[in-house]
Amino acid sequence: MMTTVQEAEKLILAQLRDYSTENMGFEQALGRVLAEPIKADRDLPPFNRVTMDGIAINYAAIEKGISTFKIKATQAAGDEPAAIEELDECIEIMTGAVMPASVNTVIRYEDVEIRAGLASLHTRDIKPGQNLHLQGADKKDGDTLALPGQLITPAIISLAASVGKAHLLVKNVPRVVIISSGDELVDVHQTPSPYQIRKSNSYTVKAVLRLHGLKPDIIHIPDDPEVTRQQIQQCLQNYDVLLLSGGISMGKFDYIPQALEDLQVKKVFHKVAQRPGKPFWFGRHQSGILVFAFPGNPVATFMCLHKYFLTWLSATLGLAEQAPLYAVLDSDFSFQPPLQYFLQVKLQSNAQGLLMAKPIEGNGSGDFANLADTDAFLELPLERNDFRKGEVLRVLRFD
Ligand SMILES: Nc1nc2c(c(=O)[nH]1)N[C@H]1C(S)=C(S)[C@@H](COP(=O)(O)OP(=O)(O)OC[C@H]3O[C@@H](n4cnc5c(N)ncnc54)[C@H](O)[C@@H]3O)O[C@H]1N2
Ligand code: MOO
Repeated sequence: MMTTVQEAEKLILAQLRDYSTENMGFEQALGRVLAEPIKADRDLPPFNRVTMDGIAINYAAIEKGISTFKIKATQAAGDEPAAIEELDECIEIMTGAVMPASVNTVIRYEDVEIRAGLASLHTRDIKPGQNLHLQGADKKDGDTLALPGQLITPAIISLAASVGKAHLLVKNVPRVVIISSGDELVDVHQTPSPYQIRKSNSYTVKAVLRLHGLKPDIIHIPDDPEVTRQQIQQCLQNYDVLLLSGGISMGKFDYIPQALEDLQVKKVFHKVAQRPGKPFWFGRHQSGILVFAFPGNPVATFMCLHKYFLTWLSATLGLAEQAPLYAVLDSDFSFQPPLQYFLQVKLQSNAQGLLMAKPIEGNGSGDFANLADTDAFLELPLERNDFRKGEVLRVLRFD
């Protein structure tokens, strides 16, 4: 019996690793996983903050029917607070300024006319304490703003900046090498012969990994058993994870499985009941190094990378688990082989707020152009062959 998708996922998740932590400049930490809490170093906001440009008055003046105020001072954001002495005085005040103790209400410029040092009100609709963002309303000094295991998004960068954390402790990421193979492949800047193609998978994988904070290296191995063995041996000395693309099916020049076996990389499984990506091979070296050997067809590599490697990476880094995503199949679809099919779909939210998945199948797992026309795989369970319009199915998003 071939390994199922669920078994494969389980076997991979039984191989989580701990790559420790590192301290880095907070700006560089975007996309990494936080390994310490971020706490407020003062109340947020740290003082009663004015939220509109205008004049600040004491509300008691409104209760007394005063509607014209002498401008006593002008206070910008960042200035020390000014003060009034009489109820018929006001302070011209700017957004972001500290609210002075002698006033409590801000009236925006739009509701005031200012002439010859006097501010006259245009409105009666004034509430005590309006246009103020009170000290500590958002968070109190010492409150936790972000937790270990959170992805460092732009919002987390903003929090780090606001509490003066120029460095953040983040989870270390594995050192990854992407290995492509095959004499039919030439590099991007080269011109392929009529029988060759340019290698693209390595760059696809690298681009996806970079989005997740990894800085993988790329190497290419020619179809030669001895060179294959030597190169993989070197990789086993220098990296935590080897991501291979190609050279693992039944081809006469697929030397990789043998080389891995010779180098004591133990197979955990080979072949998964799925399409694309059936020849997927996964193994581990006794040192703990993991080898994800993805089938070379571009869509197979792409799907396996998202389904298996990124799932493993998130779990290894302790990233809080994401709720599964579902979508509605928008036309009938049949798939006969006894494999779990990862159907390429275009997702679109409809007017009822449902996420609809439109199949755009493409021409099999060699059709990488189709990936640009789609944004997810819909996971069609192994047990069934016929799927109906309106069914809700799990989605593996890659856009
Ligand atoms: N007799 C059998 N043949 C094949 C089987 C099988 O079960 N029995 N499985 C098929 C499936 S499914 C796939 S997927 C492929 C996987 O083969 P490999 O992992 O050995 O990959 P290659 O043969 O090296 O390459 C397949 C295909 O992809 C192109 N390729 C490879 N690397 C890259 C790259 N870096 N960038 C762009 N394109 C790449 C390569 O040129 C081939 O066209 O095996 C089937 N055969
Ligand atoms: O994995 Mo293969 O991708 O079915 O062509």
